[in-house]
Amino acid sequence: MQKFRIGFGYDVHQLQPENEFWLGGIKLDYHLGAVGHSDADVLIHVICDAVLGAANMRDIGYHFSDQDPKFKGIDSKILLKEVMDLVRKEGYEIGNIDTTICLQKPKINPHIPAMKKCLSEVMNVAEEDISIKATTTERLGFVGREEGVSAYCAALIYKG
Ligand SMILES: Nc1ccn([C@@H]2O[C@H](COP(=O)(O)O)[C@@H](O)[C@H]2O)c(=O)n1
Ligand SMILES: C[C@@]1(CO)OP(=O)(O)OP(=O)(O)OC[C@H]1O
Repeated sequence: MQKFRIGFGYDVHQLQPENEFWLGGIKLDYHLGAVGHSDADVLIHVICDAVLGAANMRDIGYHFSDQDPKFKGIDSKILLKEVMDLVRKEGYEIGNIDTTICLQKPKINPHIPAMKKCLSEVMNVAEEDISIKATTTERLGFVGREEGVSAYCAALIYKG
């Protein structure tokens, strides 16, 4: 019998001017960008956490410490690729992932096809198994004030 496991990820990054805004593996053209030790791609970070959590393999900061200069400014796609290698070594494959980005501006919908294509290539998972959604927080809270971006991810993994 196939064994299914679920995982969940949540992450926040601050938004500041003069930072690049990487999201879902692509660079957005916006006057604010995300702050982090890595490239601060919050969507990729929650996917890493959900997939690792589903496999009960700790979290992104456990595997790639934000105290380690090796990861300073790192492209989060490299971390996601490594996470996929780690869980595949344990015999897991992705069923599907479902994500939500919480961002007041800019609109994400036009960028979702490019993000899905990119993540599909990095993860080696079919685009139809990668869902990306976005919501504002109706100008409420840190997201609403454009002080930060957050994201959530649910992941289903299985052993064949
Ligand atoms: N950064 C965002 C936020 C939202 N969207 C899309 O707009 C829809 C309406 O947003 P609400 O916060 O008012 O619910 C939402 O369902 C998304 O389709 C977006 O593209 N980018
Ligand atoms: C990705 C890492 C490592 O560079 O750093 P950040 O970009 O700061 O991201 P965060 O989600 O706060 O923590 C995870 C860290 O491992």
